[in-house]
Amino acid sequence: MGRRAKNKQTAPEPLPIPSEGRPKTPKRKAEDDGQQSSLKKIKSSGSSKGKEVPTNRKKDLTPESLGRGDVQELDLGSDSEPEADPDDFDGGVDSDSESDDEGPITATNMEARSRKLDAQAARDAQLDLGINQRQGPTDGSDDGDLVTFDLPTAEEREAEKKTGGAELQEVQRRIQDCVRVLTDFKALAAKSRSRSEYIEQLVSDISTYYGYNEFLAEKLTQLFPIAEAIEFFEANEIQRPVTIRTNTLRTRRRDLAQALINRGSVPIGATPEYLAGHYMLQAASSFLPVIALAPQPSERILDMASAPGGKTTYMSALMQNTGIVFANDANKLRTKSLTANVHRLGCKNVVVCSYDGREFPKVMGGFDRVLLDAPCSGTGVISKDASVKVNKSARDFTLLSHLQKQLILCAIDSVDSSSKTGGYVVYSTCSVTVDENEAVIDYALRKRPNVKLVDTGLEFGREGFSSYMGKTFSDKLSLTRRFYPHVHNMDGFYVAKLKVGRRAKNAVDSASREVDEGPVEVLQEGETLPKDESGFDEEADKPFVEEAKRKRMKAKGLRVLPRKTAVAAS
Ligand SMILES: C[S@@+](CC[C@H](N)C(=O)[O-])C[C@H]1O[C@@H](n2cnc3c(N)ncnc32)[C@H](O)[C@@H]1O
Repeated sequence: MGRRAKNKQTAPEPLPIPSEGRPKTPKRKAEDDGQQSSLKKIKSSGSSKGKEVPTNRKKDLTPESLGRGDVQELDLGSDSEPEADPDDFDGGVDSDSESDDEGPITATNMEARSRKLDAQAARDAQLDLGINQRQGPTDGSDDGDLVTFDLPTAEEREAEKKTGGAELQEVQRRIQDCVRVLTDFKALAAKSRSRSEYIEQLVSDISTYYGYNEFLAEKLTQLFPIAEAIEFFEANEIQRPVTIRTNTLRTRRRDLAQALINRGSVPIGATPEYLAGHYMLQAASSFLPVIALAPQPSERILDMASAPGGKTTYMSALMQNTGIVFANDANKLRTKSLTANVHRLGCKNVVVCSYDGREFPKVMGGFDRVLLDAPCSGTGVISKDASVKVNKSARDFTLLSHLQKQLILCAIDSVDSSSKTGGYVVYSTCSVTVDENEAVIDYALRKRPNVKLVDTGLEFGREGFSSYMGKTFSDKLSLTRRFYPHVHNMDGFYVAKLKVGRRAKNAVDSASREVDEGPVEVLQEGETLPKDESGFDEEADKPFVEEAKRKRMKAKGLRVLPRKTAVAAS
């Protein structure tokens, strides 16, 4: 595949990376200052964790590598802030663990880490300069040294595959070139090549370079303008800042800050203060759904999928140990860490239970507020669990979305619509895909006309999609909020808040039928089986129904067609 220099070409614009979309350098002011005041942060390095990361990416070559935006001053937040947990878990992904290559983060090694991040930022800046030089002059003059890019042909791609793929450096260069062409297609594309050919090459290169399966690389790329997608993938290679939440049931922020500073080099997850329940290690993003739910003292709350309890214990603290929080999780094993956290943090208004969320409100109902922090694919927390890059298929998203739809109806139906103080459901995931977020909320709005979307009360975050890839959702979806690692320097997250109004009597009857039928399956993380198909949209349900049929046939020992053949036949 050739590359030729082409002099004297009119200068293209610099690579149009949206400023909002750029990870922050240590010196860059946070885009969303709103988050700064309400979170407790400790400087952390941007190095990857001890876990093996399935990526081919050469970190020293990448534009936004380690640490951008990760430096945070030690700031232990305010007393009214949310709380964290070392075991906090999001959709099968341990979203709040804290280890990294450089050992534990301590109050004394923060400064050294900060310096390292500054050095990295300088290297990044040089690389940015390189990108701009490759794009030619930016002042409108025509005397640049623009390098044009010959997209490999199908044959060349095949040949490249046979020889084991291109060098990573070449792949990286091609990503930059594809982005450049795609952002000014008319001017820069080869006349004989289509946009989709460039996109195909780009997705394939992203998959190679960052270590994603092609399905997920494409799905995630589609979420953003092309240049921003690269920012997202880059941010997934960087750890988010470690955040802790003062447990106001046990201590005050100022006292905790002083105690931790005095500790010096003790790992933040093993201090006497930690063991005594003075704080939780908790991802910043996981504060958000609780802030949106805003539980009030003396209320009756359901946390439908609660283990290991990061959000439960935060709610308990906000309610000052009054009222009652039912902390439910379908996974019995996980309720052990939930119970341990509830005890450690001194939460006395929490009752732990273990039901499939789809059994509510049959088990109990009449809640003032319900939090559904749903099981999800974890595409927002790839920096914490890189296995998501390769272990998620289209089928996983179909099954998850279906489970989430079932759960949200049950969450809505568990609310006391005549609650004097509440009547709200908050739905959240640590995933950025539309199937698990807007599609679920839109579905709930269609199925429950007595429910409406309301403002989350969160002062930052991007608006949810009202339409996406040909699908149109309710306009009100713009009231929901999306959070991204490359924009907000926190895990990818989604938050929606619903107000539940009264329903007509016959609507209640049909709703309970909708969720009562069929066996309740015991779930594995990230995996679910159908419980009830009767109440779902045919189109959305098709793959799911097929899958259920396959399972039933298999269980009966019948021969099952391979999935692709079955789909083609149907
Ligand atoms: C995102 S995690 C919850 C994290 C928790 N809210 C916290 O802040 O610590 C999702 C949880 O859903 C649970 N889960 C999966 N399927 C469920 C179901 N059908 N009903 C209730 N919980 C379920 C999983 O066991 C997992 O603990």
